[in-house]
Amino acid sequence: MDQPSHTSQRPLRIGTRRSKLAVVQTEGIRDSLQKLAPGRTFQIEALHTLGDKDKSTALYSFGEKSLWTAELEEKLTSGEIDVVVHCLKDMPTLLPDSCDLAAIPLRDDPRDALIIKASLPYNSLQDLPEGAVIGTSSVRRSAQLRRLYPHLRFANLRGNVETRLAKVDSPESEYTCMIMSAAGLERIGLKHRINQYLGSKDGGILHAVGQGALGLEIRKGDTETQEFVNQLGDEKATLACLAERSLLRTLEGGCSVPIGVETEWVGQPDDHVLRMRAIVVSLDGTESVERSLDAALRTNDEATRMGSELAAKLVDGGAERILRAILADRPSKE
Ligand SMILES: NCc1[nH]cc(CCC(=O)O)c1CC(=O)O
Repeated sequence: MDQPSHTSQRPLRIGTRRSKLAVVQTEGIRDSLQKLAPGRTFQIEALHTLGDKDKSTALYSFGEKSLWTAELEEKLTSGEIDVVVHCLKDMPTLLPDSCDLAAIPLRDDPRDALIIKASLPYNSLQDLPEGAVIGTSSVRRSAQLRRLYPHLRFANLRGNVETRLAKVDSPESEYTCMIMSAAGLERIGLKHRINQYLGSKDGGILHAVGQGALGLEIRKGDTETQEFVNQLGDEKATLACLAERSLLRTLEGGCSVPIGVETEWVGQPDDHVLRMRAIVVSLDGTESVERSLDAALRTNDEATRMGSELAAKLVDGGAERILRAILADRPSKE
């Protein structure tokens, strides 16, 4: 039987987490979709996920990051919602069988950024004195920083962006500064608080896989939604992010292991050459392996291949031993 003609105009239900950042991002995607389909109705459902609720456990002891995504994926699978808007870096590299990554839109600044306590006079990582305390719960950030700045100290800092900033600024807190993604800070109107943008060219640390990008996830087989949201996909962001995700998948690391990455399109635009560098660091920063690779990319398969090739180079350089030592040290998931 033919689908009734009004199906394409059914309201599109968009799910996301309930944090300010998630809601702002989702409203942006909703507005872009609305421009593509002016007559259609969109509903946003913002969910309080398990990952938002537990603020006491260090991030790395959660194991995989599916705690941010699992409940939304259940609602997607059961048909309660049609699209989930995720921060791509919070999406595990393997999705449930019932779900697909339908589009990666234009990526915002993927770099990490440093914010210093409002009352202090410093402006960069290089300015920070011996013993200064960096607030971060990310082992990727702390391991890379320990390697480059062994005189700094680290303390866990959890909660949504506004909570973290308030903790850092509080005169009673031990934090000298914090590190968060530039994209996240800019999206919620905190760009003016960024003291330094970090990356291979300044500060020396590499960002998380998928950082600064969004991922639009749909129910597998929902071709109508697939085709609709795919119009927001950006080719360069998609190829770079798929290469990064393939690297992470091949190294079998979730977001909670110290793997940093940076991708950049080099040469003439027509060359389509992606340069990807990546680093794996031991938690204490004393051991690391860093490699890079250039590859001409036009297809998703080529991007995936590039990620696994760079992973293989890292493994050849000793990355696997570093990662195994970290995994062996973790509390079991039981
Ligand atoms: N780990 C949490 C998380 N997931 C996505 C973002 C920000 C948005 C992004 O970088 O994609 C953040 C906060 C941060 O790391 O600063």
